[in-house]
Amino acid sequence: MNLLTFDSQKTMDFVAIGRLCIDLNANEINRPMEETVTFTKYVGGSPANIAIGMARLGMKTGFVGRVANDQMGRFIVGYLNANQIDTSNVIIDHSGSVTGLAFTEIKSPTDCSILMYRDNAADLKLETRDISEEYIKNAKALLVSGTALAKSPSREAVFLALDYARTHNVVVFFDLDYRPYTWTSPEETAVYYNLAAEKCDVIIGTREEFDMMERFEQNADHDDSFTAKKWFEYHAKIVVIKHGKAGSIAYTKEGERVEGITFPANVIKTFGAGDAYAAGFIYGLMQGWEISKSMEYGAAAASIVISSHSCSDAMPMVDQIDNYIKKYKNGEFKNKLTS
Ligand SMILES: Nc1ncnc2c1ncn2[C@@H]1O[C@H](COP(=O)(O)OP(=O)(O)O)[C@@H](O)[C@H]1O
Ligand SMILES: O=C(O)C[C@@H](O)C(O)C(=O)COP(=O)(O)O
Repeated sequence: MNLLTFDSQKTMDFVAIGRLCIDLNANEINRPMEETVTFTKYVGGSPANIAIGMARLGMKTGFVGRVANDQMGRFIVGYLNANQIDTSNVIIDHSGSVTGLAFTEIKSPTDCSILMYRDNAADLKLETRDISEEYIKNAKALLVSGTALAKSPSREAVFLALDYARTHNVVVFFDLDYRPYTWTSPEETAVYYNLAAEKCDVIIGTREEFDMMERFEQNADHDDSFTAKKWFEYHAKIVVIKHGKAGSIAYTKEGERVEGITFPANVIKTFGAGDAYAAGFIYGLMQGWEISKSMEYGAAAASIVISSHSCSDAMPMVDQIDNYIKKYKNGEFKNKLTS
């Protein structure tokens, strides 16, 4: 049974709102940042990566956001256009803001970190007047990234988009995407995350992200089923809790519990896993697949991306994911890849 109903009359499959940034991924892998001297530039920002993932999977995708009026902003818009993502609702910010940068440090395949430069970042300048009710209304699904709630005016803009989505029967996915350095305090984060989560149909986050949201709950036992249950009293139909290499667990309002498998990977770096997973998983749900098959698709996409240098540019197409799953099921990965 389909828990989510995507309105086939709507012209756009998927719209993401929030951060459009730049990733500068270390070329010298297995080295600390202090010794890293060259980087490759990619479009980045979690919702941007997910939108690119969805477009690569053939979904009609659009983006709502602000970019800086600079070379980096133009690079981002050019890349989205080249990937068939509609940028008619990507606004150029003229306030003197800058493009957010994420420098990645790849010390080892399992020890990666990100250094973010986000002072006066253009993506957080998104305003309520930038949100077109018509544009949101015409989307089957909306993806909200938690980081866009970190500051005004972006916070209000996202809440307005959520209201439009609820009014017009748009399925809302909330990727918690918690980046502590963007927020003033964990308390502030927890309050706004909880307010937003109440309005969403599908909530996806890591165990640590849900722990942060549960900081005010005296009796929270931080067990996955406890976490999921709370949201079924609001709008949520599916809650997914991700556990890195150990996989993921989805709970449904109907009381189902589905464990997601992971695939082997030739891990270059761990970041990008969550974004690729979200793209594959949402794509599957939008095809009307069972949750387990959608999770499998997400996990395979994640393995492909963490086996690559970039996040956005490595987002796989349908054939790539299908082949990956096929190879795995045929046992072709045995003793070849490490995860
Ligand atoms: N080392 C790994 N090997 C294989 N799959 C992985 C690995 N790390 C993550 N994944 C896949 O990516 C999904 C999301 O990863 P996770 O690390 O939990 O999210 P995030 O990147 O948002 O922190 C996991 O559920 C799993 O399917
Ligand atoms: O989200 C960002 O601003 C940086 C991303 O582009 C990135 O490289 C990353 O951290 C991906 O995040 P994940 O998928 O949650 O691992």
